[in-house]
Amino acid sequence: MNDPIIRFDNVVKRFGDHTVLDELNFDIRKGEKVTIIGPSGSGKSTVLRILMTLEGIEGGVVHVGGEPLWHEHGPVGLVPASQAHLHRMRGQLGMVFQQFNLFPHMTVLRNITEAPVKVLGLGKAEARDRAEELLELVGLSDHAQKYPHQLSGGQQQRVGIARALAMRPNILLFDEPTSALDPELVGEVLNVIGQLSEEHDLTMLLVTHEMRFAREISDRILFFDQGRIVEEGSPAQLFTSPQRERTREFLGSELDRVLAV
Ligand SMILES: Nc1ncnc2c1ncn2[C@@H]1O[C@H](COP(=O)(O)OP(=O)(O)OP(=O)(O)O)[C@@H](O)[C@H]1O
Repeated sequence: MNDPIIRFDNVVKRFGDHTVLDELNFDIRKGEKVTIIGPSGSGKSTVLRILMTLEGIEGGVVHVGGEPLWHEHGPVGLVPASQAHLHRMRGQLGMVFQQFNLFPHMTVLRNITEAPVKVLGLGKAEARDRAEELLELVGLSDHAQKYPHQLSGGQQQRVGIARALAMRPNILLFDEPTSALDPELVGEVLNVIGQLSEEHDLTMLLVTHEMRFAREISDRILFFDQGRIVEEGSPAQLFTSPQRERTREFLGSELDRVLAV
């Protein structure tokens, strides 16, 4: 549990002249479950999108599994990564998106088998066996032949989780996986994520506004504000005795939000 599997080393991310990540540093160890919390616009999703190679960086180095993600080793130091390097590195990570992002014209089963067959070159029968196991894991064995529009949002998101797992990533990223769901469907998705977290050796990095859930499943919480980590610690430390005024303010407003629902 000691090697950092993810390392952000002075990472800078800008959109035009807006600096979203400002020399960001953090490590995540293999097998750790870490949640990023923080106000809207603080750069939480950007961290995940950089790891999924959906957004580039303007400064610093991101390491995944001990190798630079956005760079390669050249003869005299690091050089920008080639597409082949990015493609290879991306295979270590899977992501569950806020809006599920399922293919609407494909059955549930095909949504899960498509990438393993096309990207990993798995045989169709093997991909189907893997998908069926994962559908059982997320409690959707009876829905394999349905299309996404025939499922509830919670069921679609559980397919999204199975689809990410089908690529056998070492690291699973969750970008606000329940925020597009009706409140009564949130629990079933959190249960699946909680079960995964208990039963699998996956490294998990989550962005969520579900504070109670973050508290239950995380080994560590990172509190972000304006592209920097203001405070980090175990859920017990951060939620019961936050050290920084900014953290207390944020947690207070989140509590108000929860009580207002
Ligand atoms: N493609 C983009 N082009 C321009 N600005 C962007 C882009 N993506 C994100 N941003 C800006 O970067 C900042 C950080 O966005 P990000 O989505 O990472 O925040 P967040 O902390 O995840 O917020 P939320 O909780 O609302 O999802 C925001 O100000 C956002 O408007």
